[in-house]
Amino acid sequence: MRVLVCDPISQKGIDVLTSAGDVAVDVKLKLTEDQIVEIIAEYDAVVVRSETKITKRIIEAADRLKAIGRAGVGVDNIDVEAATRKGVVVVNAPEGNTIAAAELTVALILAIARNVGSANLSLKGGKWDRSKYTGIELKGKTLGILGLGKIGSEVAKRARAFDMTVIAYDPYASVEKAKSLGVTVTDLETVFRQSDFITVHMPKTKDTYRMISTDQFAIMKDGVRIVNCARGGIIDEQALCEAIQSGKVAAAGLDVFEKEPCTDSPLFALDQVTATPHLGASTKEAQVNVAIDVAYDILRVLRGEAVSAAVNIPAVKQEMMAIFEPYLNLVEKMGGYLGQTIGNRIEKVAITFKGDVAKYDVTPLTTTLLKGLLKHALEESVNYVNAPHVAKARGIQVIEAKTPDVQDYAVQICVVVETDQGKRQVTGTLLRNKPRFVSIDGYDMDMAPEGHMLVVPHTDKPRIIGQLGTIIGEHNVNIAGMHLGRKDFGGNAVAILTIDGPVPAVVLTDLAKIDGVADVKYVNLG
Ligand SMILES: NC(=O)c1ccc[n+]([C@@H]2O[C@H](COP(=O)([O-])OP(=O)(O)OC[C@H]3O[C@@H](n4cnc5c(N)ncnc54)[C@H](O)[C@@H]3O)[C@@H](O)[C@H]2O)c1
Ligand SMILES: O=C(O)[C@H](O)COP(=O)(O)O
Repeated sequence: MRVLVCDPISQKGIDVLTSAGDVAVDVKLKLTEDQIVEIIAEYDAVVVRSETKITKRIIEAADRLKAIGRAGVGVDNIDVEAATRKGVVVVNAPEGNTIAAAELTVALILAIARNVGSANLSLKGGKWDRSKYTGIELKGKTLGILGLGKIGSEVAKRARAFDMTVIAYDPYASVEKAKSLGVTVTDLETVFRQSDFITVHMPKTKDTYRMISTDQFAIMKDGVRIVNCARGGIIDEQALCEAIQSGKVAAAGLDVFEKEPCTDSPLFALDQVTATPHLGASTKEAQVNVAIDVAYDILRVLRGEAVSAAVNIPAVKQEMMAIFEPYLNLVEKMGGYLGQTIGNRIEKVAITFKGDVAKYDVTPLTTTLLKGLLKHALEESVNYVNAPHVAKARGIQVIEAKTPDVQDYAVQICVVVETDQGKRQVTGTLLRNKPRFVSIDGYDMDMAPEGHMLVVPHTDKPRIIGQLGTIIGEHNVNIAGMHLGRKDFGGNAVAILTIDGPVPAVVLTDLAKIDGVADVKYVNLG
């Protein structure tokens, strides 16, 4: 077996690989994409950090590649979709650098509170300037954390030790877990409005890309201080520059940049910016942790064993795949539907498997359902293997029940999700091995869950359905099918429309204006 290491990792990780006996390691740093394409066909595994990009072109040229290892958390430099399509397992090391990143975050918070970076430069430039660098204390200030995951939680603990009030926005954080950390979970706008310091700890996804820009800076406190040790691009760099120049933002601590390496940025000309070259994970301890973790998982993949931190593999034995595939498809859609319509903090997920399916080990189904449910907030890291672990870490209680008894169908899978806003439910079955939803939030249904859908809860009264059709038609969107559910005449009802493509946000806004329509959600089940 041959493993190519493209970014500098700890020798301890390389030792783990070579001590396996049948593994040879080549360390080749700073290769271009072309150079990797040329040699990748000779390797069974490749290991990177954040510098080297493993692109679709590289993966397509990788004829015997079985594993891509990321000695760290973020896999945004790896084309995971291309790897999955090619059957290459992507593994990462999600926990080994948590403390390192949290500690650098605290270092930057302190540095920008006390002007450490600029005072250091000034003194080394020959000036003894004390009054210019008067700072502020952390005690009594409010820290707003965006993304209360592993690193966000560790930052919260440390901020509490500085007597800061800590508030956080994270649609998937458990209120209970946050409470135990002394953190108040709130909405995004409140974090923007109330914080003296804001620190970012979520993955870069299409939802988080540039989620802090001009409009968000405008509602923040004057003199707010901003830290980003997560991913460049979550904060709009141009808007940040302007907010600092206008005095709205007093200071920023930045470890990550939209384009890396980044050695030239208008931000670097500002005294108020303290910047580090993506050093969050760069401690001796973290580098040993992540290199060892990823090396063991690479070996497991090469030996065909279960891995502990896979990003893209289903945890179902090959021989069970034919039986499980239709069920996996069904639960993925049930999770995806709930994940896209709930939008509230999840406290509990109860899944009941009824009928034939109950005779199997349903763990992969529960895992797949959780993946479908959670992946919309945690795109970067939730997968078939780690979904239960992710749910547990967020304090989400998962209850699995099985019974051979069924009522109307040979197989029924019923999911009830409890959030801080109440309960939501979906029941599904298979019809000719294809998924069907037979009940949603207590409404009887019979629908094939696929493609693009609009979910419109409303009051059961005349003219609503007509108006829905008119507005959707006016936006030139074709309705392919409609399913209606109601409990009582004149009471609550739901309309689920399948449509031929995605809809612009304005359609949802216009539909929500119809008298009697409660809320409208767009769902894409692929
Ligand atoms: N600077 C560095 O060297 C360094 C080191 C380690 C990790 N990181 C980065 O830090 C980030 C966090 O890592 P982690 O290990 O804590 O990950 P994590 O998965 O444990 O936590 C991420 C959190 O973000 C939340 N989240 C997702 N989408 C959100 C949204 N739209 N709004 C608010 N919250 C949202 C999730 O619910 C989750 O709790 C990642 O981007 C990772 O790549 C950077
Ligand atoms: O996602 C991560 O783990 C960090 O961004 C660290 O990246 P690095 O391994 O390149 O330091």
